[in-house]
Amino acid sequence: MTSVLGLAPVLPVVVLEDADDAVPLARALVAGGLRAVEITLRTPAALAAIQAVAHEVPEAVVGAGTVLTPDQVAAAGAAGARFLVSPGSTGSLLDAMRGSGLPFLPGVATASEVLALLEHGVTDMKFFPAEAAGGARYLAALASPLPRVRFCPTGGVTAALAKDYLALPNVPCVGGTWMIPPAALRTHDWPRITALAAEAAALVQPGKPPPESFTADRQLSWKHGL
Ligand SMILES: O=C(O)C(=O)C[C@H](O)[C@H](O)COP(=O)(O)O
Repeated sequence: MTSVLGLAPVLPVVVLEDADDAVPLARALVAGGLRAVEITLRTPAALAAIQAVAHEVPEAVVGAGTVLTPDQVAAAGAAGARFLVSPGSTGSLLDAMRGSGLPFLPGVATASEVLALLEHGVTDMKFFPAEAAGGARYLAALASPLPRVRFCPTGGVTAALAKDYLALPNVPCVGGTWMIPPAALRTHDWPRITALAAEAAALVQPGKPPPESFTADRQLSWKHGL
């Protein structure tokens, strides 16, 4: 199965009002070196946007974000999403994400939420909302008691903050919207987005080993592996 977190150190998080923007935006991000693109299911345009990128930008790996319900898991998969991201999780959402066969990143913000996901065999998680929940210092503090868990911090992350997160041993990737300024999206300034994506893609720490594959298989293989 395709590695997702290993595609780039930064996962762009996209909120689209107009599905017609999806293809040029995805192309602009890919041109800057960011192949994985998370389109959030927060707007009516989201599923059509995922579908368009899945069909027309094969060099991108498009996923669905803000997945809140089992129905949305099914709709995202049907639209062509290749991975799923949620801000949190429930038992039914976790079952649906696992049942989809797609790589998934459920959100956590506390040690107890991490432990609950570990009981379900999940070791790759989104840390959300990263800055508000404690930032890089908080994740650094979790690394020692919870060394098997890998996080994609998202929420309030900027280019400057991303560097601190990516320096942590338990952070292979960060997510955020900073490389897609609303004004650039509104004016279709794709070169500006490509330039910001390229800056983001270059954030990986020299000497840091590439992230391991993030796969549904990996999530399952740790089942009850505390
Ligand atoms: O709901 C989800 O699944 C999300 O992915 C939420 C995102 O983490 C934030 O929207 C990131 O936005 P910024 O804070 O602008 O970087």
